[in-house]
Amino acid sequence: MKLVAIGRLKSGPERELFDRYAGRIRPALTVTELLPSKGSVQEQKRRDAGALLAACPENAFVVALDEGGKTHGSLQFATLLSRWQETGRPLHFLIGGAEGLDGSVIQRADAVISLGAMTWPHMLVRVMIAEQIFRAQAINSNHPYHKDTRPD
Ligand SMILES: C[S@@+](CC[C@H](N)C(=O)[O-])C[C@H]1O[C@@H](n2cnc3c(N)ncnc32)[C@H](O)[C@@H]1O
Repeated sequence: MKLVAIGRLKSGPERELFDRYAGRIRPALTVTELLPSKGSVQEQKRRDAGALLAACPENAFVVALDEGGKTHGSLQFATLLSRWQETGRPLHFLIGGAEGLDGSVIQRADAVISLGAMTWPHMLVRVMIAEQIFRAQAINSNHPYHKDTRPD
């Protein structure tokens, strides 16, 4: 499983949190960091998109993270994650840069997911998706990390 993101996650609290969750994910969540591109907003988006898509093999199952994507509860995400893994295709989660994801990435993506309608900085998005992947795996293996105690 791979996370492909524009920008670097420097050492600090976000990095520590990301490493904590990513280290619990099986198979390992590897990270490819891409340099943010320069130019006008449209150029940056287009160049970032080229770099993000070039980092994904043709057979990758691409999951784009975007505010405009679908929101899922953690149980639903757990079901989706196991379905995506069952495809046997290498799973790639893509996170955009400062200007967001270009339409070409959204079009290529096999799924577009949102972590809510608010815009989060890329370093928090990395932490949140790593935690949700770990939580999804805990749900799928009946590990007590996830406690579903809300009333029906
Ligand atoms: C700082 S945000 C970019 C914001 C940009 N202005 C836009 O309109 O998309 C950087 C990246 O974090 C991810 N991101 C931020 N908020 C998100 C959310 N609520 N759900 C899913 N991904 C999000 C997206 O991949 C986005 O491209």
